[in-house]
Amino acid sequence: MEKKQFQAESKRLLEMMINSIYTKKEIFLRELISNASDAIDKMYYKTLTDESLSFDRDQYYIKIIPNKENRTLTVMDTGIGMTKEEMETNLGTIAKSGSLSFKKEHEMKDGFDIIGQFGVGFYAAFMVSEIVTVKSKAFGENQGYEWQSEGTDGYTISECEKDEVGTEVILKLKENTEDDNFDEFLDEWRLKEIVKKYSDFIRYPIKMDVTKHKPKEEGSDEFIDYKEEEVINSMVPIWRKNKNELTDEDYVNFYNEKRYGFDKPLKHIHLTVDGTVRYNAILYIPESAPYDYYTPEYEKGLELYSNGVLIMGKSPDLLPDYFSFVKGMVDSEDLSLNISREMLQQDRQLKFIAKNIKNKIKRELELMLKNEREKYESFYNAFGRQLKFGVYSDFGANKDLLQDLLLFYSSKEKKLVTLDEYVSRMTDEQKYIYYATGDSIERIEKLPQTELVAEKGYEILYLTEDIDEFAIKMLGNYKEKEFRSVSSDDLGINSEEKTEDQETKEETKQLFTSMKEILGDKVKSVKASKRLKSHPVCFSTEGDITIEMEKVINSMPNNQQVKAEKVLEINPNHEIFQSLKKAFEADKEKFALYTKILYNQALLIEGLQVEDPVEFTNDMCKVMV
Ligand SMILES: Nc1ncnc2c1ncn2[C@@H]1O[C@H](COP(=O)(O)OP(=O)(O)OP(=O)(O)O)[C@@H](O)[C@H]1O
Repeated sequence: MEKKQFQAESKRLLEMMINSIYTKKEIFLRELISNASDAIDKMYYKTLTDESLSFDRDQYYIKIIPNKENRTLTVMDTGIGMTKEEMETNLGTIAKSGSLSFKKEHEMKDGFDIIGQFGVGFYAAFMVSEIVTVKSKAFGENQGYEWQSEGTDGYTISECEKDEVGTEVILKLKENTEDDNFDEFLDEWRLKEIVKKYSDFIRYPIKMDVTKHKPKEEGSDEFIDYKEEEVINSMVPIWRKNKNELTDEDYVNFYNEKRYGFDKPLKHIHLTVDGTVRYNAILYIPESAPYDYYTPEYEKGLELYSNGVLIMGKSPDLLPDYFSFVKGMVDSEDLSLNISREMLQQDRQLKFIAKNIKNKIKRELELMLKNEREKYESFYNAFGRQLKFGVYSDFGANKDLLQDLLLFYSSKEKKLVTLDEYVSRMTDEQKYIYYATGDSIERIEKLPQTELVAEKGYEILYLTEDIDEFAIKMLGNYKEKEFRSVSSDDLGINSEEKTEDQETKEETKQLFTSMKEILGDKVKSVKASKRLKSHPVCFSTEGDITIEMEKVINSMPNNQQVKAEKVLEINPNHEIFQSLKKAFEADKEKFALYTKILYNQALLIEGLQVEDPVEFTNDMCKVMV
């Protein structure tokens, strides 16, 4: 039986190509410039392998020529050009990449940046053009040829006049429609912008005649336009330069040019990796958080380049969420791109790079913490919250990686300290790492619950952000030392007054039971406090949920209401206790009044709302009169 070949439905394929591969029309320019760069690279390769030839850099360039009158945009190059046959095979066949064949044929390895590989990029030109004309003269040939096509209807090839070796791709732009404005591709400013965005680091000059103004005559107020040829790309990517040649200023300039942020970066990290996956990266730790940083609108990610050509403006997979503040770029020649170059075909290389980058950022932050404490603190003020989120999220999967980057304010040092510094100052008898929570340092300083721990001389970490206690709970312990809230029922401190406490407990058992009855479900229990020294009353909590956590969880939208198990602690050594006792024995009404007032005071100390403020103020008045 006769075996029939599958016929590629070229027309349909081309239509598909033109309309569905790329998400942005402006990409066509990137593709044509990449082709031009490939063509010059091939020429360069020829001169390297043929001793009779020399490569004079000045002769090799790409030029973009917008022509508003004719509605054409030309991309010309002085590269290797195409013969008639090459036009036929490379431009006449979709998915035929002359560049890939060239690379394979010549076993080109490092040092060349051949970009083309799929044989489709050229057709992106039809996204914006009615007619595409390619005039080319191949190196070593005398005759030039012209290829022309209106898209899906096929193409023609004819002889043409062309003096210089190289190629001109002339696009007759489509008329504007309601949705698309093709005029923008004739606008010098817009063209410059697109070149900067995608092709800034093409290593040959991309030139354009740029309109400028000058006074008609010297000193005149009247201005006239004139054109001046400018190179509009930077050519040498900073990341390919040797680190030793670059100054801090160069890195800051790059940060600003790329608009990674409006601040001055705190630190840059320049990586040149030559391992299993080769890549260069420049990463920045910004000084301040962008206004939308802690909102869902913030998009993390690094710019991803393949061989100096921008593939993705923000590749989120390159950064873990907890380092989402990092800005910068990665360039690798080892990525397997998909056909539109907008995605990667497989992410093995990307994962590898992401892992390396993550470790590198962590290392840099550790070094900053160790050697540039002030800088680190300023970083931490901006992004510490994100690190704490990182500890808490993913069920604590990254807590080990992040715990040494955390800082908390210390009651003793009166500044931010690391967990390691805290633990190194712990005495043998101190069982736990103590912490207290509250809205601000000033507020925590005044918390009655801290009294016993502070009197013992133990350091207390002050947790002032809503995420803090969640992160601490997720950590559970640090260097085998458990964290303990100063409000927790067991502080692990053996109080000397233990026996006396016991007596007190017996003597006042009924009193506390009665208080609990008055307060009902509002508290888990009422007891004599061991932690209070000078203050009359406070709350402590039993169980996992603390009062601070109750506040945070209940303030979240759509969240179920949780309740901390509050224990009302009364200081038996405070004068108020005597008043309570007296009232308990002689005046039950007064006793109930005192109980309610003390309960409300404990609420206020915690920054919680008094359930009935009117009743509370009336109660206070009753005491006064
Ligand atoms: N300016 C040019 N000078 C010389 N040859 C060119 C030029 N533009 C295109 N070609 C040839 O046409 C081929 C097809 O180009 P096309 O852009 O469609 O694919 P590609 O660049 O090979 O691959 P990719 O789709 O990955 O960009 C190229 O491989 C190259 O051989």
